Amino acid sequence: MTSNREKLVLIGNGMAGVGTIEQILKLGGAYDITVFGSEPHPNYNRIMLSYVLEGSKTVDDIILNDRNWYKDNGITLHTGTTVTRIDGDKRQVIAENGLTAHYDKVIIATGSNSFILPIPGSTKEGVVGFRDISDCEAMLEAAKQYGKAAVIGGGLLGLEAAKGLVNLGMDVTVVHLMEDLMERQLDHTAASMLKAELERQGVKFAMGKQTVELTGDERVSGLRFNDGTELEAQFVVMAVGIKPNVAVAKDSGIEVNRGIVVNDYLQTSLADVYSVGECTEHRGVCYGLVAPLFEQGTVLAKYLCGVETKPYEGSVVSTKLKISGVDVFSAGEFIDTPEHTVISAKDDWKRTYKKILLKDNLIVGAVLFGDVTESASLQKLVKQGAEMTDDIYADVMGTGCCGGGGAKKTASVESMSDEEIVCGCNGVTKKAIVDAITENGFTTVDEIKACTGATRSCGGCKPVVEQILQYVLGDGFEQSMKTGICGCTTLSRDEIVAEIRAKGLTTTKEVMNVLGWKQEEGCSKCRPAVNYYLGMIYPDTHKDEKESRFVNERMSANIQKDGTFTVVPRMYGGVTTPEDLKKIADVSIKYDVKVVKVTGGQRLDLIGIKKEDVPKVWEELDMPSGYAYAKSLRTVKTCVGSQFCRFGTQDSMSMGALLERKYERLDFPAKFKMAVNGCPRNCAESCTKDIGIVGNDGGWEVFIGGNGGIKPRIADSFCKVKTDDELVEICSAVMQYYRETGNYLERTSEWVERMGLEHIKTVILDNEEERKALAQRIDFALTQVQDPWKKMLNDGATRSALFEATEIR
Ligand SMILES: Cc1cc2nc3c(=O)[nH]c(=O)nc-3n(C[C@H](O)[C@H](O)[C@H](O)COP(=O)(O)OP(=O)(O)OC[C@H]3O[C@@H](n4cnc5c(N)ncnc54)[C@H](O)[C@@H]3O)c2cc1C
Ligand SMILES: NC(=O)c1ccc[n+]([C@@H]2O[C@H](COP(=O)([O-])OP(=O)(O)OC[C@H]3O[C@@H](n4cnc5c(N)ncnc54)[C@H](O)[C@@H]3O)[C@@H](O)[C@H]2O)c1
Ligand code: SF4
Ligand code: FES
Repeated sequence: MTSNREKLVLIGNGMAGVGTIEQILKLGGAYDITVFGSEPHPNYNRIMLSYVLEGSKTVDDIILNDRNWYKDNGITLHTGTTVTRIDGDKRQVIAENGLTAHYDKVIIATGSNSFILPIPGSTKEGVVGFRDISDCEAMLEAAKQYGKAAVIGGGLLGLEAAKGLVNLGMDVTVVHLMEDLMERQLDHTAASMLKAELERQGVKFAMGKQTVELTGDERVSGLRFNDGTELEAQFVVMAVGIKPNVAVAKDSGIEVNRGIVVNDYLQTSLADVYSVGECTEHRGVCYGLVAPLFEQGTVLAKYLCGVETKPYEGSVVSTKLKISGVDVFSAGEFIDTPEHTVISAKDDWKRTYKKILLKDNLIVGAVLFGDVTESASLQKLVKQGAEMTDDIYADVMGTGCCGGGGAKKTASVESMSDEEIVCGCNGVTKKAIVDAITENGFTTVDEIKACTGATRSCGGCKPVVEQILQYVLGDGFEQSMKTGICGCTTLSRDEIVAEIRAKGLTTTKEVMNVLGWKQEEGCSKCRPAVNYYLGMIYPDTHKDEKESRFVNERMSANIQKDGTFTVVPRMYGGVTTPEDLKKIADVSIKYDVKVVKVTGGQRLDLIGIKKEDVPKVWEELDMPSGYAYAKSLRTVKTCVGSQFCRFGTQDSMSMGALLERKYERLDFPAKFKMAVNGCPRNCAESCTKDIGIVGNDGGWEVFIGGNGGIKPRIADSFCKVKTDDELVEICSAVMQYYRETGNYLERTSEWVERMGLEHIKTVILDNEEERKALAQRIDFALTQVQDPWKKMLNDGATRSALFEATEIR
């Protein structure tokens, strides 16, 4: 049956094109729609490829519109089909494989291709761009086989690719042409801070280098630069920019410059043919970020649906680098000239930088590093070209009086127009968010994300979404911000803990029943959390619910990607004996341990043990479990200290061993690491530990809240003590206070930030009675712990269920 609706053909199944189609559907546009896409996948979120590479998302996670979506909306989809030409006379779109489609209207949204430097060797095996799922898969594969990678280009893409490859364990060097990274978004100060931070995270840099050749036989083996120097690399990512994909337009006789030339209604030079996205050139500009593409799509969708619309007049762009622990933001102009008035603040200790540029007192640009809390406000102010006032200054430079900020921010949200796009990555307007809140009674950003898509990509819009939530909910906002440890309950962690205590609840099942969980059985998020809270509240009577724990904790060993396990025996303070070493060697040989690895916490990790051998290895080692799998005290790292080191003023090895013996086996909200140093030279790196201890002439200094992981944080100095007993008491009080107030899975680095260092000091240092009470409570909890390996060896049923069954779930 043929329909008499107009036929709309989309060429390019990417974010810009499909985003426009989504808007046309929302506006009720009566079209028969056909989509052609070169890639074999339905529309996915290209932005999130950085997270796929980094390992925090899978390809399935980033699909935006699955095949059912096309079916449900009556859209004919041809994936893996490249269009070659539009025949304007016959009004046909023609694909490479001979498929044709009649059209009344066509949208070209063919995006860009990676720019590959035209240098000798650039077609060798092992050289890729970073643009699509197949590039990402090539990178993941390469990381398994090769050690050294080079990323050419220190722009947004190159830096995200480099960090992803570092996370995959590669030795990565970013080769950059200029002296400053991200020179299209950052000034020299911010670029230098960014480079230092990325170096701390393991990325290497070769700056001011022009690559003239990629060397090697079939496969690349290195880079040669114009100064004659070379760099070894078995894998090369080119991230030196993009080239608008104009092939279809060009071969159809459409006017093309750098991109496909369009007017303010996105019309090309060929009648009824429109263009949106990265392939488009509007008023001489081709964009490379999604926010402008959605703005173009909004205008085009309205135009095609006959809805009144303003013309598209261009976009003001802002950027956010998606690397955890590196907060960078840039909007509008960023290099100061004599025409600008510059407002800037740099804090070398906190490693933050803020610069705002004014022209004739109008805000024309901003750069932030380290602290990007003002990014949403600044983005809006730059976009509006707002006039700088005392109020705005106080707001964005943080000099206003306490308490005013929140009100001002909701006021600024109030003044936004309904159609203003809040989430540039996903094209979500203020109205869509307000409607989602009012129509569905949403109270959290997560609910808004699931419904509208806002915040699901770079996360840069989260502060504004929160402000809208605050503006719509008014007084209800404070309440809603506290709620929900997961989707199964609206109760916060504090409320759950209070209810458990008040009502004397004793099992996770009871907690979920009595407190009205939406899902009877809970979920993988709340079950382990509630099990932990119960154990913390009733250390002597709570029966640990193994089934609520993560697999590694249930097995008391870490499962590896090939299905084998690792075993890490306890070595108090990182000190061992020749006898224990011999035992470890004998057991490793007997059970064919593939690798013995010295860990960052100074332990020996026996890797590659078969599941059925794990209990036998424990039995024959006859050493305590090192808890390398647990949310518990992992290790106390020590330096050699005063026993042997000529600088040592304190006996760090003995103190480390004492602390490890005392606190081992106890459950914490998250893993817990300590270090003890004999003097301020700090060889055992106290600054990145949950509790770091540094010896000095008069005693010890205690640091808390350090973390060296994915979100590095330098520990805060907490206090100085004179005696070993005082030190132990402080450690006990800090640990117990964290156990009692920490959210499950919250590391101390986040806990300290949330609770406030001064608050923790007040509770523990200023209040001797409370300090002693906390220390007593942890001592009591410690009397209840048992070694899990020994316990399992004596429990035949659990042992055979866990280690003889074939499946681990
Ligand atoms: C790793 C990575 C991270 C990024 N991160 C961000 C970010 O954080 N923030 C941000 O704003 N932007 C980011 N971007 C840029 C953003 O993804 C792009 O701006 C956006 O995806 C462009 O959308 P588009 O639809 O114009 O083009 P594309 O997404 O490239 O879509 C075009 C589609 O058309 C197909 N096609 C091309 N020619 C034809 C043809 N002849 N026939 C049929 N199909 C064809 C292509 O195969 C492609 O699937 C990132 C890009 C990458 C690669
Ligand atoms: N977080 C984000 O917003 C994000 C992330 C990834 C990609 N993107 C977008 O994807 C697109 C591609 O990103 P990109 O970083 O490749 O583009 P880009 O143009 O922003 O950066 C390319 C960088 O490569 C450098 N360069 C150029 N030639 C070089 C050479 N011969 N040797 C060494 N360095 C050289 C340039 O100086 C520039 O800094 C851009 O549009 C970008 O905005 C955005
Ligand atoms: S921290 Fe001080 S005492 Fe410990 S090993 Fe280093 S120099 Fe020696
Ligand atoms: S702006 Fe990137 S997720 Fe919203």
